[in-house]
Amino acid sequence: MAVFTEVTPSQADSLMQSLNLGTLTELRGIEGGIENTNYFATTDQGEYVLTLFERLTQEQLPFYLYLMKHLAGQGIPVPDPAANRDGDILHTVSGKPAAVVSKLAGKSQLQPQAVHSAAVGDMLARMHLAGADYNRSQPNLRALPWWNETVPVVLPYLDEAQAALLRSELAFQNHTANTAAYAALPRGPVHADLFRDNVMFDGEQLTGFFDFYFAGVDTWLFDLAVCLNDWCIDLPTGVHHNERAQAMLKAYNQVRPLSGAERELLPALLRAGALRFWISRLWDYHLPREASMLKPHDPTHFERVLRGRIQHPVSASALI
Ligand SMILES: Nc1ncnc2c1ncn2[C@@H]1O[C@H](COP(=O)(O)OP(=O)(O)O)[C@@H](O)[C@H]1O
Ligand SMILES: N[C@@H](CCOP(=O)(O)O)C(=O)O
Repeated sequence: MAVFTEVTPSQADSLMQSLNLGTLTELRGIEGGIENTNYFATTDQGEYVLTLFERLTQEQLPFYLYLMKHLAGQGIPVPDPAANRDGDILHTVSGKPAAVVSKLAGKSQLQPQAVHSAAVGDMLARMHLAGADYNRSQPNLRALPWWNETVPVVLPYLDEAQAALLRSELAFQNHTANTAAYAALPRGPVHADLFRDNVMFDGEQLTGFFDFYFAGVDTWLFDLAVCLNDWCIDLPTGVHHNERAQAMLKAYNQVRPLSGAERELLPALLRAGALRFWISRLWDYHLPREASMLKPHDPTHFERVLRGRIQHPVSASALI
């Protein structure tokens, strides 16, 4: 249940009116989600999502919300934050930072076929190009510096073989980040968490990307690797699915052809994507935050994915 802070219909109605979105006709708490309070808010003008941010601060939020606004303005199907008369898109409800965004049509496709991974690859490349001229900057807060900080914190919870893998993979990623090929990777705003549950589909038609609250500036290849590691991995085995991966990479490459450095570093960044989510899942699992709202995901899944990425590296030339 993802209503951590109650909002009354009258509070929601006055917010919707101040955003010029009409008169509230229905307010319904959204059950999914683990981070924020979310409501579907319907007015006589349309359907919206009201989010109260439970952990992110007034300082962090503008990067995410203005990125969504920028992408929506470029025709990328993402929730578009509504502005008030003064142009503000970050509001306050019940003492919490809040936003109202457009509601995406469709639902998550949790058992994707090649056609779905192709649609994600195509739209991901379009989103990267559309974000290239976004003028705010915030690093990916879950990138290499965070991995270096967090690995020593989670190591005591692992057995010897797991600890050896985690240490050696971190060393490999620190080394990779210092190579000329890595420095040559194109960068820009990335979603960084575009798993199956953060994309909407209506049948085979992709209707939107959402949940931008891990976004940041990072390499475009890292974003693609995160997608390949979720959309093109079988659950629960953690085994690479070649047909879906080919479909995703081909579709991405048709919109934005991969550079030589990106082709070279795809295997390393697939490992980076697996490492990132192994670390965060270990962290959430073993060190739940105070009054945690998180239902921890299984960390061993990304340990399996990482081992697979090391033992059976997938090269770009095998896919495109
Ligand atoms: N803009 C949107 N349009 C349609 N549905 C949305 C939108 N934003 C959130 N949702 C719905 O709310 C659920 C929870 O949102 P999510 O961003 O995943 O929450 P959390 O950040 O708490 O994990 C999603 O699974 C989706 O069903
Ligand atoms: N996708 C991550 C967890 C992030 O959760 P989200 O609900 O905010 O997408 C994982 O699977 O570990």
